[in-house]
Amino acid sequence: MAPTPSFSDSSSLFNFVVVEGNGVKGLVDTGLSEVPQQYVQPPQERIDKLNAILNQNPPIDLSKLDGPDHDKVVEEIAGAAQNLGFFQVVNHGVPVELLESLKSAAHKFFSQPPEKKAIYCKGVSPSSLATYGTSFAPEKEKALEWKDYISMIYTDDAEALEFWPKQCKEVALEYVKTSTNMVRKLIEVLMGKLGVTLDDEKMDALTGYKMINMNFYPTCPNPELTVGVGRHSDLTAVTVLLQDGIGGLYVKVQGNAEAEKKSEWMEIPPIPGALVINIGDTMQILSNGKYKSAEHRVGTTSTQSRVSIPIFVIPKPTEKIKPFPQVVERDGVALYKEVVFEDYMKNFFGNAHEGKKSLDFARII
Ligand SMILES: O=C(O)CCC(=O)C(=O)O
Ligand SMILES: [Fe+2]
Repeated sequence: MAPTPSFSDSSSLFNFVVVEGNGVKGLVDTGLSEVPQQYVQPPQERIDKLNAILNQNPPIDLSKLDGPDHDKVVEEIAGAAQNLGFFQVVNHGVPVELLESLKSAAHKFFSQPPEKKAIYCKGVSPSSLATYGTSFAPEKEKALEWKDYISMIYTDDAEALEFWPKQCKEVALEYVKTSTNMVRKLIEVLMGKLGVTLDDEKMDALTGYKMINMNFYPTCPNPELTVGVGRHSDLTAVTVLLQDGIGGLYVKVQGNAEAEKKSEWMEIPPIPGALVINIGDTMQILSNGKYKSAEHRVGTTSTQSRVSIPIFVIPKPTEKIKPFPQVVERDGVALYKEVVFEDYMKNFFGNAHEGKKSLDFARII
């Protein structure tokens, strides 16, 4: 175990964790028994695990899209996208053994000594296609997130194999490839319910860019005070998420002012072999608000470190995104303006997580 560093002031802790790339994992490995002040969330951001409701919706069987239950499955997918913005899927085309290999690869990457991971830190990483870091926007956050990550951008196979870390590149590439067909089907179903047909070129423009993250949430001595990820929506069209068996992912169930129903948090329980799908801001914009990006967050635990592996499916950076004209015509009003996706992305990554505030960047009304 590394000698316990003395963090005489908050900047020395920040340096150790963020700048030197030791991450939260490095901090935990010093043997600390209490979380440092920088990780203590304000009371309103802490997760009330005992009062969360448990999502009991069965996973959607995607193989049934090709059989007599097609219409029913389409309704299930579109219904979930309009309401919760979250659902789970099975028979998704990603081999179940690959899911296991992905989780092992994530543990393998993060169990390396800090200096091996720090070579991928922003600013020093040999390529912008692989970035290691901790928390979401450490320079901007009031309280840091209890999470380290490696983020890999997919451009093509050759670049993935050249620049992604060797501990995880092959499985991560296989994950991207084996999930592509499912992503395409899901987008087609969602578009179909909007009355929109995408040709191959438009489909590629809206979903052609992918970012695969491996998130690592070390054990935490004070889970009640911290978050793994704070409240946010993803910037994606859709996100495909593999979570391990530990749990801790919560999604916000919108309240209803008329029925005086308050917003609540619902836990998305791990289901072996399933993948979690969530709707992101891009889909909310394209659909003029019919589909809702899901506000979600992640807790921490004191017993086991957790990994999760999302694929963020996003438009090409140069693509202009706005609500589909057919939908606006029907709705009579556009809720979002046209934005170049790269600008949306810069705004998203340039600010701390703050619920669904990211959507304000494109909001008209
Ligand atoms: O760890 C999880 O379950 C979710 C992570 C997440 O929301 C994200 O990386 O955007
Ligand atoms: Fe997320």
